Amino acid sequence: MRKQAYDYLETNDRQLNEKYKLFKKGQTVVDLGYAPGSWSQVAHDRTSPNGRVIGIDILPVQPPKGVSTIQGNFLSPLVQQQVRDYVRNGDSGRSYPATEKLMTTAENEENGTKHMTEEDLITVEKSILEPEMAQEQEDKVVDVVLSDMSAPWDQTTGFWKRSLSDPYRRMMNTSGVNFRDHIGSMELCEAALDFAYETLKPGGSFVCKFFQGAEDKAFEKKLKALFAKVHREKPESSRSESRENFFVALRRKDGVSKGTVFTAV
Ligand SMILES: C[S@@+](CC[C@H](N)C(=O)[O-])C[C@H]1O[C@@H](n2cnc3c(N)ncnc32)[C@H](O)[C@@H]1O
Repeated sequence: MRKQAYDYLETNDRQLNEKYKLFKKGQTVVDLGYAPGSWSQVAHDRTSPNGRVIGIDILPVQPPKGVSTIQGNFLSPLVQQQVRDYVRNGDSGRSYPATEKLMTTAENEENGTKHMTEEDLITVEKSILEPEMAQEQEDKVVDVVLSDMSAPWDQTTGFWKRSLSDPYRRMMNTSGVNFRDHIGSMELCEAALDFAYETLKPGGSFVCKFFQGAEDKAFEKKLKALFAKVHREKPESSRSESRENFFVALRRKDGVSKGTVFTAV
């Protein structure tokens, strides 16, 4: 049973990768809900050498060799910020270029010594917007965001083991209530897309698992606003009666505002 489940996970990722050629050497990949680590393992193999794979999971699990991990609930904004800081490769605070020119012009204006010309206003606007835009560009360091997150089983047995290497049986939880599974999976997809919006390079890819239902069309529209190509996939290895599906979104567009993506209808 356990071996079958591992095969299932591994083949999902291999099939998607073979079809869409998701990974290239040297890329940075973020794997949301990485445990026990089959996708991360494939991503690591395909992006080596010089690639970076960062896995996030709510469970404490020993990651595959060469994969960096952060343990936490990805629905928490604090955890999301921690992951963003980590992928940007330095968790020191943001540094904005000095805006001395702006201060001087504005102060002068206040003292009545100088009226702002249109040119001054453009300079002021640039001094505010350019650092923000530059920072946004700097944050976009990720080539592929994967999300296979689905709620883990509550642990009811096995506490005595204190084992990081045997977490598997908690990982394929569905409640059996389709609507509940669907809504839970869409919430995780939204969090993953928000993260992808902030961190994916133009041209980057996004893969996320979801359980089919009423809300998935609205989510697909958001993906279409941000990516040039969006596919729905049910890998052959996924059981046919299961409502589990994947979105594969390719080629992140440049210059699309967050409002455009998240209000797309
Ligand atoms: C189906 S498993 C992932 C399997 C993995 N892709 C692999 O190839 O080995 C789903 C994982 O999502 C994780 N998960 C679910 N909700 C999460 C959340 N809110 N934050 C972080 N991880 C979460 C679970 O703990 C579980 O390990």
